[in-house]
Amino acid sequence: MGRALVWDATCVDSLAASHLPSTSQKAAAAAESAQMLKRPKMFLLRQAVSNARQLAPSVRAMSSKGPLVDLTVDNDGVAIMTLQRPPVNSLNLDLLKEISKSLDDVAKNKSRGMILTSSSPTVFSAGLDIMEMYKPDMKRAEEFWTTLQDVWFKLYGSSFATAAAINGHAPAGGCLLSMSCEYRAMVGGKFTIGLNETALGIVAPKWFMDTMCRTISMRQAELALTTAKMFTVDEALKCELIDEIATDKADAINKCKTFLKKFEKIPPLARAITKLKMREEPIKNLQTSRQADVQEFLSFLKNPKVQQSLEMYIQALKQKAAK
Ligand SMILES: CCCC/C=C/CC(=O)SCCNC(=O)CCNC(=O)[C@H](O)C(C)(C)COP(=O)(O)OP(=O)(O)OC[C@H]1O[C@@H](n2cnc3c(N)ncnc32)[C@H](O)[C@@H]1OP(=O)(O)O
Repeated sequence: MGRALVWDATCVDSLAASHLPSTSQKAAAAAESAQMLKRPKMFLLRQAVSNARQLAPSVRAMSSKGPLVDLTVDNDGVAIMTLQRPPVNSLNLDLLKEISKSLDDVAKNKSRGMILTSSSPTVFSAGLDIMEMYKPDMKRAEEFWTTLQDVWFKLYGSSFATAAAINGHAPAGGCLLSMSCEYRAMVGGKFTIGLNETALGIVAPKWFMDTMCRTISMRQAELALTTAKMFTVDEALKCELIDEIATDKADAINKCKTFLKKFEKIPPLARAITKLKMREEPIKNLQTSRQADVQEFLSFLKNPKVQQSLEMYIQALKQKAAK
């Protein structure tokens, strides 16, 4: 007897009334949306397979371990994803690609949850690598932005539970990564966190803004976005941009683990579907406007005023670093 080759297929009617607004804007939008809805089910199936395999608990490296991202699973089955692109974990195309692949690995490896952190003792992530935006090759810039969108879809819309152990500064894209997780523990001290794009003369995309508006109040987000506010750790706690203050990185990771433990008694499918339903709107918004968002980014980069602002910002950073 042969074995079934197709065991769970979904056919979407891309001309259905509910799909028409998205499919008329973007090819395969209906399939993407169906895939999103199917993730929780796949997550549960993977977990069942994982339990059946009864993997010996031990600290082990996953296959995707690469130089820019370190991915390990601890004894409790929690994946720890460590960004390690010195000096400041600025998100260039290579790092984004590795984060994207590592997120796929976490999903495949049925971890209990994932904690995002950094190997730097002072910087969680300096955000997007400004050199990817300054006088860029447009083809690369397009791939860069598409990969950033992918990372956000995979992190913000992950079926697995996520937390960020923020062990240093987290400006702009660094703040976005942490806000895309479900919980944030930040190491106290002189570090800052926030979306400071306007200070660079650039505008945070709508999905960055949406992510912030779903983390802190709309009022606080509007003030923070327009004034390029970088929150101190105490301020971030007060407005709930972070959930807890930690004494050091180990404490931040422990606090994240305690958060992830809350899900031990919650049926995983119910948790995952609830999370995805809560996050559905901004995800759908970017899915339907994905191409337009890429074009907007590219036209920003073509704007001489934006290039001038970036040049001045790079010079200021270099002068500061040289002191
Ligand atoms: C057009 C629409 C797109 C809108 C979206 C944008 C989202 C973004 O993420 S934009 C990026 C915004 N990021 C920042 O403004 C952060 C800038 N960096 C800092 O504020 C500081 O570097 C830091 C607080 C993160 C760390 O300070 P620290 O004193 O430890 O390190 P530095 O001496 O400042 O930097 C060391 C080294 O790294 C370079 N660098 C810093 N940040 C970036 C970056 N984002 N991209 C590229 N390179 C960066 C800095 O110039 C230094 O380089 P040199 O050693 O070569 O001088």
